[in-house]
Amino acid sequence: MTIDRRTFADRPTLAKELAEAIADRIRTAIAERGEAAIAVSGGSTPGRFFQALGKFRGVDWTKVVVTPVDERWVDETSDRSNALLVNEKMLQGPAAVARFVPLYSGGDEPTPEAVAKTNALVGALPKPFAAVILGMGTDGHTASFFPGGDTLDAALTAEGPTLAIHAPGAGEPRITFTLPRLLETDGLYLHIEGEEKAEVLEKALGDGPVDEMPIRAVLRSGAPLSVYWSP
Ligand SMILES: O=C(O)[C@H](O)[C@@H](O)[C@H](O)[C@H](O)COP(=O)(O)O
Repeated sequence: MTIDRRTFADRPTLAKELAEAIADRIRTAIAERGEAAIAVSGGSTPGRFFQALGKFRGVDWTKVVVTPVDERWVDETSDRSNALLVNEKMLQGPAAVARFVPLYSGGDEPTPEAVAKTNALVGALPKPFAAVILGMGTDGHTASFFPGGDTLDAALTAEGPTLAIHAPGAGEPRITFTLPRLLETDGLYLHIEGEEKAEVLEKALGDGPVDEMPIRAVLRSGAPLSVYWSP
């Protein structure tokens, strides 16, 4: 089985352990390649983990690049912005000197021109990622791979590196790294909390179509995946 499931007693413990695992990935990538890029999820789950990771002093943060796995098409003044979340929670203290690469590139819509601008920026990121940390919604989405997404098939198969996606459950238009680009990583993690998400994961691990629960594309990719869960 390529899926390694880790259960923690509570959310603060999970945040600390996940931060240690990611800090290790960052240090290893810097030792091997001179720099480390990590891609992180937004939403309500990762705040505590971001705070724990950003406090690490044993990491040379000047050699670290952070980017979101996906972004709502809003600027950094919006409380829906993943960039804002990362900046406020992670890129403080020791981690404040890390470089942040945003996916939002301006305007009201992720037009082809805007996405091309983002792709030019993220195309220059170090490869592979040192770590990619995914979240999961209770509808079975991950990154912005939403059920009913207008570009879902391409998001799961195209090289990208990013593309625009609109979906009924997404709120704003979104931009997301494609799955093939996210799988170019030293370490792939899924961070989920609470009983409801444990049940959603069980269902996703069962049979059923990918477009119903797009997280299945990750679970069935064959890529080694560490699932971090706590009640
Ligand atoms: O920006 C985002 O919305 C995401 O990156 C998304 O894929 C997130 O990880 C899940 O929606 C889980 O979100 P919660 O942590 O809020 O449940």
